[in-house]
Formats: sequence, C-alpha cells, structure tokens
Amino acid sequence: MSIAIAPPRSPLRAAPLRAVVPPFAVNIGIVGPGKVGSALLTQLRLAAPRLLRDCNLELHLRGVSDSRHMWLDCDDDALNSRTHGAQTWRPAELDEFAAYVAGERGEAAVLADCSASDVVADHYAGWLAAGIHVVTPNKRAASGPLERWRKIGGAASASGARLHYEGTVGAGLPVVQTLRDLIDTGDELTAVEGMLSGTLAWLFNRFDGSVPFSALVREAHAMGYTEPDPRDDLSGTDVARKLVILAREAGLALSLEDVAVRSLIPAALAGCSREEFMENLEGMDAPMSALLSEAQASGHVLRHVARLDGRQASVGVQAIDREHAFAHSRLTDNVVRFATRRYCDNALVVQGPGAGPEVTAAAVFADLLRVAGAMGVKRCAC
Ligand SMILES: NC(=O)C1=CN([C@@H]2O[C@H](COP(=O)(O)OP(=O)(O)OC[C@H]3O[C@@H](n4cnc5c(N)ncnc54)[C@H](O)[C@@H]3O)[C@@H](O)[C@H]2O)C=CC1
Ligand SMILES: N[C@@H](CC=O)C(=O)O
Repeated sequence: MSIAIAPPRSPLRAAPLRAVVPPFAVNIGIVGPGKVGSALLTQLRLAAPRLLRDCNLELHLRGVSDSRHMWLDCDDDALNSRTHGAQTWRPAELDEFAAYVAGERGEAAVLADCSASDVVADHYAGWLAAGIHVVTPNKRAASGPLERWRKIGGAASASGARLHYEGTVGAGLPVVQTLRDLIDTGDELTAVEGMLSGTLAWLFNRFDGSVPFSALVREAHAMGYTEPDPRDDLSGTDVARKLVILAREAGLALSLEDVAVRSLIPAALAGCSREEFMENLEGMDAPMSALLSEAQASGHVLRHVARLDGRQASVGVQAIDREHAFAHSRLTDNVVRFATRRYCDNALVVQGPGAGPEVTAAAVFADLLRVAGAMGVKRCAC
C-alpha cells in the first residue's frame, strides 16, 4: 500500500480558485421535545457549525411541536412584538407544522418524530407522499397495524422520500441497518434471539433483593430509559414491538398480536392511569421478589429474553444459567443475535447500551444524516 505525500505548498503560491458551492440546506422539524427530542435538539445545535464547515450541510431548525403547542422559527411579527421577539407558541396542528417545515421553495425537509404516539405515526404516509422525509425512534408505525405500515412504505416508494427508524430497536446500536444489509445482500433470517429492552436489562442487572423493585423502576424512569409509560416496558409490549420491527425487516408479516408476551404487571395495576401506576408501583415488589427468590434458589439469574424463529415469537422474563452469555451483560446492554443462512454456525451479535436519551437521539441524528447523504451531501472524511 502506498500513501501519496503532497508536495509542500509555497506560501507565495496563490490559493487555487475554487467555485463557491452554496451549502446544501435541510429544513428540520422536531415532533416530541421530550427526553430524546431535547437531546436531539442539543446534538443538532452542537454539530451544526462542524457540518457546515466539513460537509457544506446547513441544518435549519424550522420548528418544534408537542401534542398541544408548536413553536415555529420565525412565527409572525405581531405575535413576536407582543413577546419582545421571544419565541412564541401556537396550538399544535401536525400537518400545518409539516407544511411550515417543508417550506415553499421545494427545500429538503426532515421531520424527526421523537414522540411515542400513534397519532403522529398516522401522519407519516401523508408527509412522505408530500416528499417530506421522516426519521424516528417511535416504534408505533413500524410495529403498528400492517395496513398502515404498508401504506407508509407505498407513500415513501412513490415519492422517493425516506423513512429511517434505526433508533426503534437497540436505541443507538446498529440493529435495523445491520439486518437490512443482510437481507438486501441476499441473506435469510432464520432466528433472532436477544435482550431488546434497556430498561429491563438494567432492572435485572440491579435487582438483587437489596433494593425494592419499585425503587429501581423509579430510578430507570428518572434516567430516561423507560417508555413514557413504564408499563410498556414492564408488560413486554415494547420488546414485542421491537421483535415485530425486526421480523418485518426480514420480510415476515408479523403483528403485535402474533407475539406471545409474558407481562410483569400485576392485574390490579394494568388498567389504571400512568400517574396512578407510578404512585402504586410498590404493588410490584412482592411478586418480583418471589420471582427473584425462585431464580436464586436454583442458581439462576433473571433476564428478559425475546425470541423469533420459524415457529413462534415470544418475549418474557426467564431464569437463566449464570454461565449464559446474557447473564454477563452490563447496565442497559441489549444483545441481538441474528442467525441467518450465512451466519449459521455462529450468530452475528450486536451488543451494547440499548436505552437512554443521548444514544437514542444520536441514532435519529445519524438517520437524518443518512437522508442528507442520499441527497448527495458528502459525509466521508476523504
Ligand atoms: N428513552 C429511550 O431510551 C428510548 C426511546 N425511544 C423512543 O423515543 C421516543 C421518545 O421517548 P422519550 O423522549 O423517552 O419520551 P418522552 O415522554 O420524554 O417524550 C415524548 C414527547 O412526545 C410528545 N408527544 C406525545 N404525544 C404527542 C403528539 N401527539 N404530538 C406531538 N408530540 C407528542 C410529548 O409531549 C413529549 O414531549 C419514544 O417513541 C420511545 O419509544 C427509543 C429508543 C430508546
Ligand atoms: N424503553 C426502551 C427504550 C428503547 O427503546 C428500553 O428500555 O429499551
């Protein structure tokens, strides 16, 4: 291998004349400025000068919307004059928000849906049909009704707009793209096995009986690992959604109802409001202590495991041997083992932290850069 060394430049030599290429501008709208959305806003702000300098990519944050309010970057003068130019909000209306982010001159536009809402997912097909790209860690579209998911895919194909959702499985880990690359290059998935919940991994790594389970759930919630309603994690539904996403990525028409789910939520806490559930979390302590004691008595540890093979899809807590690879995971580690036609003797394994606002926001950000890359923005360091 040879490395070309550039001749030293004479300080007297005039700098070569370069055509000034105007920056490639991307309009961005954030839906759901919660933990992940806020982390994304910070990452965008910090990276913007570097992306402009190194990649000639200009990020325009055009607006932010939650379920009730939206903030648009220029807003109108009358509103601003009343608040001395400060950002003002107006009632949220998602399609109006999307149209504003898209602009009027055919600019490239990306909406980052950082909510956990089905209402927002209902809008993807329309946005994609209008040429607006969507990036999201929200699992609702990719694991929701098959009919809606197919409509979303059809809208993206028809307009050429892109939908990326790497953050939906494994947060910042390269799980969805890894599977897609395998399938696109002609491999076939035979089975997936793994620990797909950062929250449940963290809880079972910490839960040794010295601290009540409820206290650990409150801690996981405060650290931003859980879903907005932690019951989505504890019931296994969030993991089932991830399994559905992976199955669909591999070409299987799996739905949430097809996954056998073993919930950890006591029946008495299943139907109440999220606030009541959080107030009454102690109701989980006795059953969880019993589960732990049983596992410990037989020399096992508790782990939340998901499985999909040719016969069935299942998620739930298991007592597993202390020597098992899953027993040696740390903190919020997710482990995803892909068994495929090529990776048949030894599975392809993706492992690492699988929850948290920062790593998840980075996955959304990387998806956004993938969209810009597909539009011709140069991203490599060469
Ligand atoms: N926290 C994590 O570690 C990970 C989260 N995710 C996903 O990221 C998403 C966001 O999670 P968090 O930030 O932790 O939740 P969060 O509860 O902190 O934030 C959710 C935000 O969505 C907004 N929202 C709710 N309904 C809305 C609607 N109809 N229209 C507009 N905005 C709406 C809420 O106001 C809030 O600002 C979820 O879909 C979650 O599954 C994915 C991977 C990891
Ligand atoms: N609550 C989820 C967040 C990522 O999807 C988890 O704990 O894995």
